[in-house]
Amino acid sequence: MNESLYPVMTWDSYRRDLRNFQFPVYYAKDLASSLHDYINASDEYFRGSLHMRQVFESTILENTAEDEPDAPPIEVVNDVDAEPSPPWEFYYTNKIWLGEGIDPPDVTQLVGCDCKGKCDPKSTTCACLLRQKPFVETVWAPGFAYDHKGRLRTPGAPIFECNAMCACDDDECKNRVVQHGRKVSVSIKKTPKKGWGVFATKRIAKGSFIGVYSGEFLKDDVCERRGLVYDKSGRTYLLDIDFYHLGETKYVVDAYHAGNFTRFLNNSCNPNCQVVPCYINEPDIEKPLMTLFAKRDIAVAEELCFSYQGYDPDTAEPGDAAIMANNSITNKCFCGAPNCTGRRLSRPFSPHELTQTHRIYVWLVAYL
Ligand SMILES: C[S@@+](CC[C@H](N)C(=O)[O-])C[C@H]1O[C@@H](n2cnc3c(N)ncnc32)[C@H](O)[C@@H]1O
Repeated sequence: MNESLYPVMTWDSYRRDLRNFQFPVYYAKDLASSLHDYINASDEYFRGSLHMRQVFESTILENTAEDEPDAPPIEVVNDVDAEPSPPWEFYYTNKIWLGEGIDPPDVTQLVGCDCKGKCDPKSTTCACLLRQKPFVETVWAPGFAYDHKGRLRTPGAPIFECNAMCACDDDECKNRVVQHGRKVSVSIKKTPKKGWGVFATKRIAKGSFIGVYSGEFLKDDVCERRGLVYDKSGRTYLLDIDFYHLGETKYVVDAYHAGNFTRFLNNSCNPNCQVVPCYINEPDIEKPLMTLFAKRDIAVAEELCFSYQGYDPDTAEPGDAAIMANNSITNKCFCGAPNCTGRRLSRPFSPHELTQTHRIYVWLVAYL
């Protein structure tokens, strides 16, 4: 072969090219609202017609066709009243939309592995495994956050998936779960006392990936102002990015104006889902994706819920009840769990209000 005529493309040169490639970035200012505006400006008869349910379901399919092509369709169900669908107040999306002053991921800082085929959980050189290691090694057997079936085996620890700079095979590598999208079957269904909720339409195994809590990615101070407005309306979709491996809360995901089915997950004092930070193409440790995973096996028709308290109620201490009691913004909780206190925080609880001793306690209990 004449190499001067046919330049050889190596993985290194391809990776260099990738670093110059402009990854798609979505800005909150570009969120589409024309469909909602049209529907909301229509008369009550049109808005209340059952056909609007099909329009809602079709919108979900259309807006997610690219990022979850194989996901089971989401059905909208209402056996409680005549409302055909949840309110047309948000753009259905699995993506993260950057708010004002939020920089896109700096992919020049993204470290990828050089593994061939599927990454080996026993590898001593895989860069992604090395990133995962400090969060895993003291509690679990070494390896990735997922088992061979793609189920989370390290609840509580951040997940570091293989990314766009990795040489491993996208289809074969077992360290790519969140990026392959939703596989679980769920419906969005009206509840008698909590508004709309999310229900399993097929059994969901413990550790299964449920979905990314998508929406607007905002600075915390912007959300303080939004939170006051939402608290007055009695409904909030703000989720603090607030984990033990991070410092002060800097960012919040707001699913009010943009989001997917995960924005309908209600609070429970005995939750079957949990929020886990996950890193894919974002090198900044302060900016994980907020992902939801099943905490235990979930039966057909069971409601999917997580704890808005921001900590696992299994690990709660008496001091937490005091924080709840002292917090002026609490609302009634209708989760119906046997351990329900009857109250829930209207905004997600900030673990930074916990004492240092309590934090260590929470770490220990979560990891043992
Ligand atoms: C993230 S949204 C969940 C979806 C919401 N049910 C809806 O219809 O859009 C959070 C809001 O749901 C309601 N909610 C969630 N969990 C609840 C619970 N356990 N008891 C009562 N209301 C709840 C509250 O209005 C809360 O502000």
